[in-house]
Amino acid sequence: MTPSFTSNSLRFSCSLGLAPSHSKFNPYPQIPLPNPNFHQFPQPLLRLKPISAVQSKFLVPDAGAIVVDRVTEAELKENGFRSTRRTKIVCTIGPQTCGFDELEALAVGGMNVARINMCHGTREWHRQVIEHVRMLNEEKGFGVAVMMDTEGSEINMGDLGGATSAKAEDGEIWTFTVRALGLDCPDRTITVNYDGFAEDVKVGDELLVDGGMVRFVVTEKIGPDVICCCTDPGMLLPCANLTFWRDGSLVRERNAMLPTISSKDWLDIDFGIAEGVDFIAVSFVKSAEVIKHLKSYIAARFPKNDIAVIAKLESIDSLSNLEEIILASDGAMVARGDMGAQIPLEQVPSVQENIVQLCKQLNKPVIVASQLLESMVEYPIPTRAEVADVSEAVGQQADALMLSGESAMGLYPEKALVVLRSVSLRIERWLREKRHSTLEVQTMSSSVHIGIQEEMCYAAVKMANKLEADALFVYTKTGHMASLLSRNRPDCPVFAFTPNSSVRRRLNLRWGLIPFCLGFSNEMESNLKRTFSLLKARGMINSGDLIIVVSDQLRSIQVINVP
Ligand SMILES: Nc1ncnc2c1ncn2[C@@H]1O[C@H](COP(=O)(O)OP(=O)(O)O)[C@@H](O)[C@H]1O
Ligand SMILES: C=C(OP(=O)(O)O)C(=O)O
Ligand SMILES: [K+]
Ligand SMILES: [Mg+2]
Repeated sequence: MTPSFTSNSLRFSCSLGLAPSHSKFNPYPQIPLPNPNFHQFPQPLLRLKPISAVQSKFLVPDAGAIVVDRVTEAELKENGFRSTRRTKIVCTIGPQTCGFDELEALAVGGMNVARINMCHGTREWHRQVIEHVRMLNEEKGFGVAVMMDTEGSEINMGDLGGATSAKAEDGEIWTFTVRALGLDCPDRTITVNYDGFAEDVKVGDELLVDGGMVRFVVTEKIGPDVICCCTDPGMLLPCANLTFWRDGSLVRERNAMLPTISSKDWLDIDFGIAEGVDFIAVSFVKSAEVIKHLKSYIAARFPKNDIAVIAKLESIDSLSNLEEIILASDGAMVARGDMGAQIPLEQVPSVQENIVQLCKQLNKPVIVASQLLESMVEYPIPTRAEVADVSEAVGQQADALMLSGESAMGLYPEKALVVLRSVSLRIERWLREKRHSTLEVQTMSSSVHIGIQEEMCYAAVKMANKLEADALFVYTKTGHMASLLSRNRPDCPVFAFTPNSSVRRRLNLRWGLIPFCLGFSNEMESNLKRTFSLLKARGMINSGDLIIVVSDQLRSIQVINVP
């Protein structure tokens, strides 16, 4: 079904009408996809009324206006500066959330970035999701950015000859083969996408499907066929990731040489650039070279398209080059799903902590991803352990948290978002209170690269914390000064004013930043006057509020009470 968008129709009726067959696999086969009885509960903070295209015209910004997303505006009006959530939220969009209404519910619930995963679905499907997000932003005043995530070329099982899943029982003998079998796949036979597979594995190796959801041991090799015995039974899903382990560690034979960006990924990247996505997340990054290559490709082919490149840290090979990779990238993701299939699980928490700290040091935004609320794919409330995991990531002051299956194909996408939002708010407040009661000073060193901008932002944040300022203001063309303020994790929110709407969307991933679109001049006095009057008129600041204004142009830090 193709949605039709007529200029004066209500947008609420639009839906992608995705048939269950579009979902490549469903790890929870007991849950039908998509869920036709979509309910909104608990109540989102804001209840939106449908608006017609006539009304929506008023939401299109004019040259003199200030643009901020409507969720932040409502939060600021209702509860003031301290109520704004500092930790940002990325939601993976899948069959459960691709319709216009469902996407709108996520935007209302605080989604800052919508992620599309090119492992699943067709380009046409992804195009429609991007189109819906754009419509939400342009016509309903949201500010959601789009992240495209590449498939990458790791070892995967084939598509199970069209079956949605297959059950492997304890002690059963299965054959993994590199032969092309198509639809004539005999029973208990799995195709593998990597030609070197049969050569690389050895008798006695363990094969882990999806990081250990199902486990086999290799008992025999016959030419292209690898005969295995199932030791941990479970559900095999189409295209599931496959790793093999020998003597307790991951085997990296020639598969380590598989290209990080496959030819299909390059086509997806061209698609993402053409569609104007804000971020491209590169799966299974192993070195900084691939990031540099992609960044120069984007710069050369599409000089006007300033797309941020996010390195997904999930391959074991990335862990020895972390600093170099992060420095080359515009941000990083702790992709704990595949990481947990490549390194022992008990190492994942310390690797996460290291990456988050390193990203803060290097001033790159960092996303903590995968299984934060995994049980909410099936259940309406999270486990206590999941809440503790989310709290840990919020406590580490990661820039963003990500939902995967919870929002893509789970039964409770909105509730999962509510949990991330409320845990973030609660833990952030608790940490601020704790710091104040112990008079602890934030100990982030000013920077690894000492520079004027770094020092100014460090000093401005220290001052804002000491003076208990209500907000920091920064006027920024590229977003760099704003990012340096965020990097110091101030107690108050940072209002970042930028004339560039794509910079504004990219700043969505930065901790504690509230991005505004606003044209400004070289005259700081008049910029401030205009900003104060625009914000006051919208009820987002009040006379007397204490604001610290950082200006790169004037190299100044001003302390101002709103007149
Ligand atoms: N575009 C899509 N179409 C169908 N299903 C999707 C899509 N995106 C995500 N999903 C479903 O949501 C699950 C979780 O998403 P994600 O974590 O991004 O992928 P993966 O499990 O492949 O790492 C996927 O396994 C898949 O079942
Ligand atoms: C985020 C991840 O990547 P993907 O969902 O694409 O496998 C991950 O592995 O944790
Ligand atoms: K991916
Ligand atoms: Mg992954």
